[in-house]
Amino acid sequence: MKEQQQKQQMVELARSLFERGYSVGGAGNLSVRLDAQRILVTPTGSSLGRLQADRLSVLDMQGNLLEGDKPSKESVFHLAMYQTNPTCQAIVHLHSTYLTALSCLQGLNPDNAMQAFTPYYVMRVGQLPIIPYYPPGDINIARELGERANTAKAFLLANHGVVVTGSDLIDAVDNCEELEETAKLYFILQGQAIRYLSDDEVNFLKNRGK
Ligand SMILES: O=C(CO)COP(=O)(O)O
Ligand SMILES: [Zn+2]
Repeated sequence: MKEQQQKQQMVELARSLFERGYSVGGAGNLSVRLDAQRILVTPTGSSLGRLQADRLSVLDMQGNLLEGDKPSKESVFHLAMYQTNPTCQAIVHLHSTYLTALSCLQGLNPDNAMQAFTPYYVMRVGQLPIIPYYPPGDINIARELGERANTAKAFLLANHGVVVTGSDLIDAVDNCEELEETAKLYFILQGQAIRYLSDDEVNFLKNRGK
């Protein structure tokens, strides 16, 4: 995809997420690989509903700003994930309501905050490990995500939100939407007997894919 088209796609996908209530204010950030040497990332403090293509930040893999506005304070974790996982082509970080609520619960399994009870959760994401709480922009978030970026497609940031990866920006956004909907179902089902998918059912879906 040409760089200008990729910028326009980021603006449109971010606006769609904002307009449907997946983000508010300046929360959240998106990034996508432009090529082997550069990434495109949303500027710090920007509303996902009001991005401007010509102000999006372009960074080299060392985090140097090549063009656009000052990048997201989380660009360090985006870069750490790209450096660890070559298959990760795009990253969406949101404070979406139900995943953020989930990130605030005590007693979750740190290896997987949500056991699978729907096929699309398995097909798109599969598991949701938890990164311990650090303040937004803290280098430890980048350290933890950089170390684990090969082990899962999405991560819950304790008391903060979610980080979801994809094979391109549309895939990362679709994965994030599916995950938020799964978290919503999780809360709707609280107090009721959930029929979780069996290991065989999960493995069948993992082997078959989307
Ligand atoms: O969600 C955020 C930090 O975790 C938003 O920060 P930025 O505006 O710097 O991207
Ligand atoms: Zn955040």
